[in-house]
Parts: sequence; C-alpha cells; structure tokens
Amino acid sequence: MAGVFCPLSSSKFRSLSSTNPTLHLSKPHLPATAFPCSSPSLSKTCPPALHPSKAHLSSATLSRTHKANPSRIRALSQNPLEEPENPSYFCETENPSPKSSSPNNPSHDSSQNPFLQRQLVEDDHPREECGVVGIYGDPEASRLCYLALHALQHRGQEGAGIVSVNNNVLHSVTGTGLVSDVFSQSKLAQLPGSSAIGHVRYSTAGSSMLKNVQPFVAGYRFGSVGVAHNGNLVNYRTLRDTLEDQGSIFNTSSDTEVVLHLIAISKERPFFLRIVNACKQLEGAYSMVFITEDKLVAVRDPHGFRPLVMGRRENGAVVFASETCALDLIEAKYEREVNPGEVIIVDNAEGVSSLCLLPHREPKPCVFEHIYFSLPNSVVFGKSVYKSRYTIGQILAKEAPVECDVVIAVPDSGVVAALGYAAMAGVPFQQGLIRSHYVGRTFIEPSQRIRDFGVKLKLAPVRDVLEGKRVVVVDDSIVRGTTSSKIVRLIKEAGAKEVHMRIASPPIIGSCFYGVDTPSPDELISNKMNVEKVREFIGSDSLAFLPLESLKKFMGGSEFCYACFSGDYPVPPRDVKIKHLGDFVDDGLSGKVDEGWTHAPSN
Ligand SMILES: O=P(O)(O)OC[C@H]1O[C@H](OP(=O)(O)OP(=O)(O)O)[C@H](O)[C@@H]1O
Ligand SMILES: NC(=O)CC[C@H](N)C(=O)O
Repeated sequence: MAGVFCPLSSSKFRSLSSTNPTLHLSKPHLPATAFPCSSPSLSKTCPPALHPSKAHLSSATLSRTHKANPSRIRALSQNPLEEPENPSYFCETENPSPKSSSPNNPSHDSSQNPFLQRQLVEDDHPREECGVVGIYGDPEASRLCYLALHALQHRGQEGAGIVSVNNNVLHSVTGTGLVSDVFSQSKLAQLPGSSAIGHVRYSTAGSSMLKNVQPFVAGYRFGSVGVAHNGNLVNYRTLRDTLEDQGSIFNTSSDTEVVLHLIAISKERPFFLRIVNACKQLEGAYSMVFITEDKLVAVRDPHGFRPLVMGRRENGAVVFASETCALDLIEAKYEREVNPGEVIIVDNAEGVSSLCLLPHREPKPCVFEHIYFSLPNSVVFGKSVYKSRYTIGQILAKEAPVECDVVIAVPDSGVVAALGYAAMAGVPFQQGLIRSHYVGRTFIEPSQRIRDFGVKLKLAPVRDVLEGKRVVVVDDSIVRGTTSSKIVRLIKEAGAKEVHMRIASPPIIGSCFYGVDTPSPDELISNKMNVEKVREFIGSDSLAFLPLESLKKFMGGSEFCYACFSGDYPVPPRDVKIKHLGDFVDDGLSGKVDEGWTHAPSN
C-alpha cells in the first residue's frame, strides 16, 4: 500500500497506512494524487472520547415512504445549449426613454409576454444550494451544529436537519422549512453527544419533501452512518437504476441516497474505504460529511465544485462547514479547505487523518459561489468573497462606464459589487432600495394583476435617492430577468431619470448540474435573447454584463467552473435534472404527488 495514502504537509495530519497495522486494505492500487505529501513528521490530535458499544439507530421525525416500479420512469434527453444570439456584454439605448409600467410598452408588459407570464407564477430566482456542517469532539456538538446551520441558512431554506451520536447511537431530527422552524430547545435536547452533522437543503434532485431532508441515516451490516451532502450527482439516475436492478429499495427521491447504498454494498474494510469506494462511482459535485458511531468523515469531489472548509475550536473540536462564516459564528478557527479529492477522517483513535484517495482532477470550484451564493464575510476556495465582489464591481465600472449621479445595489447580493463600482466610478453609493427581511424567499405572487406586489413587498425604492437621477443599479446576476424588470419599473416609478443596469457576472446561458438549482436553458433569458433584447425586456436605458474573459482573468483563469456562463461542463451532464424521481408517495407536506414521472425540460 505504499504511496496510497498521502499525509498533508501539516504535522497535524498523518498517514494511516504507515502507522495503523489494523487496517485491512484490500484495494491494492488506489490512485496517486497531486496533493502535497511531503511531511514525514506526523502527529495526532485526539478529540474527547466516544464510548464504543453496540450500535443502534434512532431517527426522530422522518417518516419513510416507498417507491413503485422504476420502469415507469421516462428517459429524458436535453437539447444542447444554444449560444446566445449576440455574445456582446454591453447594450444601451441611443435615446433613453422611460419604459415604465405603461401597458403600451409590450416589451415591458408581462401580460403581453409569454416568457414573463410563465415566470410570474414561478419562484424566479437562482436557487441556493445546500450547506453542510460536521463537528467532532465537543459536548455541545448539536447546539453548535444548530448555530452553524443558521450561519449557512442562505444556502438552503427548504429543510434542515441534524444527526448526533451519543453512546454509539445515532439520533436524528429533520424537518422542512428554516432552521428556526425545525429546531427548538426540546428538539435539540433529543440530540445528545459530542459529534454531529447538519444540513440545510435546497433540492437539486428529489422534490422538497420531508423524506428528502438531510442528513440521511442508514444502518448497514457493520453499523450506522449519517450523511449530509452539498452538490449534485450527474450520474445519479444511472446509479439508482443499477442499484434498484440489484434489489435496493430507496426511501427517498434524493440523489444523495445512492451514496448510502453504495457504502452498504461495498466490500471494503475499514469503513472509510467503503466511502472511498462509493465516491469513486460518483460523478458530479459532492462536498459531504459522514458520521458513524465513532467517526466523522469529510469528503470533497475530485474537481472540488462545492466548498468545504475545516476549522478547530479552542477545545480541540474539529469542525467542517460549507463556508467559513459558519466557523466564525461558533468560534472555530479556520485551518484550511478540504482539498478536492481528499478524505479527512476524524476519530478518537487516530485523531485527524487526511487521505488523498480519490483521483486527482483539474480543480473546478464553482465561480458562482463568489458571485452569488456565499456570504461576503466568507472565505471560499481560499479567496475572500467580499474582495471578489468588490473587485468585480470595479472591473465592471471600467468595462461599462456610464454617466450617472448615483450607484445603488439590488440587495443583498448586489451590494458589495455596487460598492466597488461606485468607488471606481467616483460616484456616490446610496441605498436606493430597502429590503424587507421579513419576506420569505418562497413568497408566491398572488395573481398576475398585482404582479409587482412581490417585489414591492421585498424591495422598497427610496424616492429621495432616485428622483430626477441617472441611476446605475448593480445586481449580481440575471437569471430569468424577472427581478431586473420589476426593479427597473420600481425605480422609474420613483422618479429616476435614467436607469442603467450593471450585472456583476456574465450572462447565464447554461443550467448548473453540480448543485445549483438553476432553471432549464429555455428559461434562462440570456440563453434566449442577446443583450439588447434583454435590455428591452427589462426596460432599462442601458444594460451591461461583466465579460466572461474579464471574470476569468480576475479569478485566475480556468481553475474554476464557468459552465453556467460558457456552456462548457467539466463533467458532462449525463442525466438530465431530475427533481421528482421516485416521488410516488406524498408525505403530506409538499401537497403534490407526481406519480413518479420525471419532469422533462420543455426544449
Ligand atoms: O433574473 P431573476 O430570475 O429574477 O433572478 C436574479 C435575481 O435573483 C437573485 O436575487 P435573490 O432574490 O435570490 O436575493 P438575494 O440578492 O438577496 O440573494 C439575484 O441576486 C438576482 O437579483
Ligand atoms: N443543493 C444541494 O447541494 C442539494 C443536495 C442534494 N442533491 C439534494 O437535492 O438534496
């Protein structure tokens, strides 16, 4: 087994292969990786003990459902992504004229526009992803997990859950809604123990039902395992079909469940090699934390699409989280990222062991984390999100200048880029839109006749800032175009003389298959229209996007995934997006049963 395990250069990490004679490693040739394997000096960090005894499984609230005949699941194919008609990034009207809510302006009147009409009845934003957390060696593990999930709430609002381990028993509480909806003092009291994992969910595979809320817990031959996953598996359907052919029965319609089945059927010993064995069969994005009776394991896929960081509390407790903002909240010091393709095992016997067991591929972290998803106070992929957004705003001001009196942001995610834009343009930044923090993200507009009600409820214009002004409005992205069109109208109604939209990312032309629930390509406005047509649609006097080349240059070239802007997918999306595979039984929460048919993209 020489050369298989690669301890990192930090002396805190050690190679299991060289020091643990009890391991029975039956796989002779695990792939070599490019991680630093230089440090011969190894030491252990041992968090407080867990008590070994017989394993049991205790799941608190999840009621399992059953799946019917897989042959009824339709195979789907997706059209190749189209190039947008015009690849230019900047567009303005020669003669800016107000395009307010006048019904005479067809380009801006949603009732005349089938594209917009469809959007009005749907949630019209890029969906968040998911957030994961894992804590080992703290007597307050589940409470810390709960706090960390609050810090990660922006990554998923459909459901939340925590699994803790106490006396070799796994305890689980999961529920739909926000972290504050799911957990109470009494629920947290049901989660004793010094290790725990947690999850906030925005679904990418499997609908928004209680049964799909993570972490999942399963019993297998030698014990129990819980998993929390951020990402999306592009070969999920194929794996599930194969497993079902072999007799596996699935409890959920989430892609994540295949991981547990693959672990259960693996013949590898010890446990972490089962995880490695399972992960080798996965394609796509996964930043995952696993919990067992005596271990916490963190894994990141070989491309490192999704973030995952490691930190440590003063008492030595080891913490993993999707973003550093979660570490900050629970006073864990950021140590480093979990590297792409790395498996980190934390247990009482060995402390922290870092293994490079998955094939090493070109890193492709998601650039959209820096543009939209992560909080600005986080360090993601080793870079400050705040700095990225600020610099992107500055670049945008250089690339797409316009005469203006004031720069405002679409809160929240446009704020930092707007600050950068204003600083570079030498124009005051002002709060021209006030956001209500009491409106949930799942707000549904009541009817088309009062179609701006939703955006007005969330964003209120400040007339004092806008009246008679030439206004630059900075937002992070345009997905379907509905937010921008409504905002332009609001700002014009508040008396702005001109409205110039500046978007701190390139046009989005492709769906994400790696954990972001973006709409299908036919719903992405920049996939259907060139910049001038998008400008007409949103009704602004000018519109400019950040050029993709400028973004790449700033982020450092091809070391990121830009698939949503370029259509170049580092891992080919083999299966189409499947939100409802296996949803044959309603758990009474989603209010709909789709009889198991997958939802085909309309193009
Ligand atoms: O083109 P659309 O389909 O309308 O989607 C784009 C909008 O959605 C996001 O905002 P979100 O409402 O998620 O708020 P946030 O900025 O607070 O994250 C994003 O910041 C854009 O404003
Ligand atoms: N957004 C995500 O990371 C989702 C994780 C997983 N694919 C799910 O749908 O639950």
